[in-house]
Amino acid sequence: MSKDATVLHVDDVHKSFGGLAALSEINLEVKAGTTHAIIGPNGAGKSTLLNVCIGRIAPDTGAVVFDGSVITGKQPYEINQLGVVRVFQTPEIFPDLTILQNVMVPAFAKRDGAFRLNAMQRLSGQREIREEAEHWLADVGLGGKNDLVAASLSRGDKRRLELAMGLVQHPRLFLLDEPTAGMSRHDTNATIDLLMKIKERGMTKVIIEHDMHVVFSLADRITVLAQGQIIADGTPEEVRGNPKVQEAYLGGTH
Ligand SMILES: Nc1ncnc2c1ncn2[C@@H]1O[C@H](COP(=O)(O)OP(=O)(O)OP(=O)(O)O)[C@@H](O)[C@H]1O
Repeated sequence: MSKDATVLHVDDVHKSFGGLAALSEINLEVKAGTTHAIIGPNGAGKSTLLNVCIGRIAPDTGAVVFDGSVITGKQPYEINQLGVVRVFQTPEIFPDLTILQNVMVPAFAKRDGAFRLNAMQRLSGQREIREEAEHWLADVGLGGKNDLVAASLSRGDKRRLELAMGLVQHPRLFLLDEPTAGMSRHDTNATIDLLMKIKERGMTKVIIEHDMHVVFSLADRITVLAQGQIIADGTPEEVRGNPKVQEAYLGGTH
């Protein structure tokens, strides 16, 4: 895929909840290999937009195009199988499984085309999957902790685990919903380093994030939402200097 190729195209999406326009006239292009941040104050529509992109919420009008194909109307698992992987704000892990098993489950799902409830019974014979899971755990900095039960991990390590669970699926588009929410500054900086490493590999990412340090450290492009509308879209420098953005969102933080 060429560098200028559009991986994700949100085409004139509208979504209302009752009388509230959560998203209006949303047009967005995410280019291959870039990290695209979506920012905006509480209630701006960021999560709704992400949910529209992964098929959890159907837009009232408009379309989402992934890699040239319309994905609006597809089920979340179908969109996931196309390579759109989302990491949630609250880690969605299997607390009673070991961290190695947590990463093996999505690896099986990716390989077999579906989530299998009996996957765990077949773990012992699946050396390839195990090795791949170990690779990604080491990649996110959890090497050597394979047999720990996921519930026992710190909050920061749970987020790392979820990143490994996403990476093992080889995302063609990685969507990260507040990857540093609730983290200490130390864990936030470690996560920035990890996301920077992923970025250097050329993976296309969309990040929703409140922490401006994270946004300005990682984003190639920033879209700013306020009250369901895009009020700015551009490079970090363009967005930082945009008076509308300063008024609506950044306020005195920069
Ligand atoms: N299922 C729903 N039913 C009714 N209203 C909803 C629903 N989901 C979101 N909304 C409303 O839509 C608007 C946008 O919400 P959304 O969660 O997308 O914003 P956000 O930018 O992600 O906010 P935050 O940063 O607080 O997570 C808000 O006013 C919210 O109350």
